[in-house]
Amino acid sequence: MTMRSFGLIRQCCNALVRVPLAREKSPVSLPISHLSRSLTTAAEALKITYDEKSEVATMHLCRKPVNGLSLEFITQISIALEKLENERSCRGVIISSGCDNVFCAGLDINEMLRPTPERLEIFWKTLQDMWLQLFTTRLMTVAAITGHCIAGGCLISSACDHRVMAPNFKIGLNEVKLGIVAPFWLVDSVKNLIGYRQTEWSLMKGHLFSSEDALRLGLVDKVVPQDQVVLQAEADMAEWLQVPDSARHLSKTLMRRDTVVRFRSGREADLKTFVNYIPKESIQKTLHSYVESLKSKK
Ligand SMILES: CCCCCCCCC/C=C/C(=O)SCCNC(=O)CCNC(=O)[C@H](O)C(C)(C)COP(=O)(O)OP(=O)(O)OC[C@H]1O[C@@H](n2cnc3c(N)ncnc32)[C@H](O)[C@@H]1OP(=O)(O)O
Repeated sequence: MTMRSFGLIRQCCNALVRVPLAREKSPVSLPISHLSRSLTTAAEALKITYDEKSEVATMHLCRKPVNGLSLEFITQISIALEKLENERSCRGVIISSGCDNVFCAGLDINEMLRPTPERLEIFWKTLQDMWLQLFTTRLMTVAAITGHCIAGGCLISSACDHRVMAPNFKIGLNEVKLGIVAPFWLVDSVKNLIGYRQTEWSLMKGHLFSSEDALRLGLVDKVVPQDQVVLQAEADMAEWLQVPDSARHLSKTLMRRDTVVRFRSGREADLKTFVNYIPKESIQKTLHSYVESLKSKK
């Protein structure tokens, strides 16, 4: 297998990103790594490899411990997606995880705890952009879900074109358990996969599906043993790439058009709702208790 890493992507991921620091009034430019709240540095958090023979890239999410989606991390993912999109030879991307038993635990909750308005706004805009990129990319996208895939994790997996999951993990939208509500565009992308009623009740309850139930409902496409997830994702990708790229992408665009149109017309209002809702004292209290409950389960 001929592998090479994308030098350009690496350069971009380590570049300066203009983000407001928590509790500061105006944005300042700092290296991403300086802002990371993770156990991993920014350079370690996202690894991209490219297999020239299969023309498939792998985006390995390694922001330990749980691939929490911080502003810096989603910025890195977004930059990497753009680079891959522009790399003419690249036809597909497999998104995998380097965190034990977790594909992605969703948004880094710290981003929503006592945030500054500036950072909160950039955070949400960047997340919206990343979702749109992933949802509409010309690349064939496969999620290799080797562990739990929760809320913002499900945002990533449901925006992909195909999903392979390991057994005995949880996947879905549990936002209500944190006192928040999933945005309509994320709800739409899940509804596109499992239908109205299953989305409605699971959203209202904050229910997380087992891998097996997710397979039955169509929230994932295959369940295979954990150590075979990536291999299966690669095999499925190869099969998908037998379809001519432009016809596949046009079909995807056709099927996703309504969701994208709704997103584009509602994204500004969605942003306003998010930045107004999250700082509310009652929401802050619920988020705080949720974080405490995560800590106290140990
Ligand atoms: C109107 C509408 C407008 C508002 C609109 C708002 C829309 C928001 C849409 C999306 C919202 C989200 O994604 S909100 C995020 C939802 N995600 C979750 O609820 C997942 C919570 N996490 C878990 O359930 C578990 O951690 C799980 C993933 C299963 C892994 O369990 P493990 O036992 O392996 O590991 P843990 O010990 O729990 O976690 C390891 C450490 O990671 C931390 N951690 C875990 N998940 C984290 C997270 N998401 N963000 C930060 N930190 C996290 C834990 O606190 C631990 O920290 P230490 O104790 O310090 O080691």
